Amino acid sequence: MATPFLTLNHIAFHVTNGAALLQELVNKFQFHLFAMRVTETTRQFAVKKGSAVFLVNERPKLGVATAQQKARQEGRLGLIQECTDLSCIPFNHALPIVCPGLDLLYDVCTSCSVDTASNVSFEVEDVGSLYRRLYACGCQILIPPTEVKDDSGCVIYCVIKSIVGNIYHTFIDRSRYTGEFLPGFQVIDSPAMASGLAEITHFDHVTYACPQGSSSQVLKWYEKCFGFQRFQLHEEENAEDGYIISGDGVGLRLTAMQYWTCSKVALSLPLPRKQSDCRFVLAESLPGQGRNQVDTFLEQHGGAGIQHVALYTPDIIATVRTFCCTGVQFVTPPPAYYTETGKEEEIRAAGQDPQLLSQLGVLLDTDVSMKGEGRGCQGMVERRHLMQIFTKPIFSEETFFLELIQRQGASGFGEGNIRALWQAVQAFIDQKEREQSN
Ligand SMILES: O=C(O)C(=O)Cc1ccc(O)cc1
Ligand SMILES: [Fe+2]
Repeated sequence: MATPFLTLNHIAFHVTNGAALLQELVNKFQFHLFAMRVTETTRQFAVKKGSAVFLVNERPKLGVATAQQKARQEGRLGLIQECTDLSCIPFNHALPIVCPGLDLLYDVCTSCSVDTASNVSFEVEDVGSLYRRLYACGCQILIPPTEVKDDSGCVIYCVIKSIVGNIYHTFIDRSRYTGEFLPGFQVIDSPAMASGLAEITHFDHVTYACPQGSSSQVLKWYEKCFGFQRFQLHEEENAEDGYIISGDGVGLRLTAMQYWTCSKVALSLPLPRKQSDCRFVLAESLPGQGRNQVDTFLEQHGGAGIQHVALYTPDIIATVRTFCCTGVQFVTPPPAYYTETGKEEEIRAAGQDPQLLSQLGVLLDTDVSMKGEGRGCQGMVERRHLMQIFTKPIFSEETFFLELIQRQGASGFGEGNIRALWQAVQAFIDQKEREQSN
């Protein structure tokens, strides 16, 4: 079966207080509220910055949800229709529909009780054929192809459950839709806020926190269902084990995968990164390495899920400076990171100021490789850089956080940064746990 082309559309949150998260994204991270949908039972807010779109879904209030179901039964919610023109789709099998939206559009209500980022939504060319592929793969389909219309046209979407914790995927064909976002949403005409000095262009990667030993199964599932491919994060990574970073309090196994976009067909590989090419990173802890943030996530989140989303910025220094003023809180890297032998020179060689990076807590890694003729002595040394910083957790649990990342040639991750990021998050969690036990 042909591999489907995917384009990231948005990443959705499910939270109890949608207005609070909306405020955080708009006021602190300077996202722009551009579309919303408010009904008796639920509120959905769409915010964007560059091509990065978050959808904030507020959990429907239960009392009202019953009224909603009644309205649906009485046919007063005529907006949503199951498709009838996709005649070849087997609609008649028993579908395990988990409360079909309770009026949430493009998503399902999950049983997850903590605030969570749980849906990565893609645009596809043909929902019907993808649905048939997923059905054949034995995927759990939560909403079969469904049509939604408004004055600007119509879309068809379906929602499936992944095999990772509470992660769902919505697939949308919006080729017959001319509106800003999706049917059913009211577009908000407020002038786009000047992004100022905090420019975000796209989602760089999404990292899943996975149980120990599950990554290879997850990778296989994404390969089988959507034609994802393994992506090597580091040259030392081995095909079976993934990229392992251990010692000094770190115990992490990373495996990365990427999906197939139209740009991969039009251009020859290896590719220049397109803004929509977001990668997926599977993170699991290693046994016997002590307390760690991946397992803390699994405990506090109630299972596997999206641990962080990395926002790409073309100028991380300016963005962090701006975000510090708007009140974004970042974790602090171990001070020794900046005083390690050679770090200062490395930072200078990348054209950055070591003192500034240390003040802001931005990490810089360098990937050195040989370029040119057969990697022989005529080859030139090529240095590619990567700068990163993690925020503190966004919700009240030690679960989801955001990352800012700027790449200068480097496409994977560097070990030095991962260690420092891990230690920074761990120091924050350990401190918080000490405070709570006092
Ligand atoms: O370095 C990155 O951006 C990663 O995404 C790798 C990673 C994954 C999980 C962690 O708890 C810490 C680092
Ligand atoms: Fe990351």
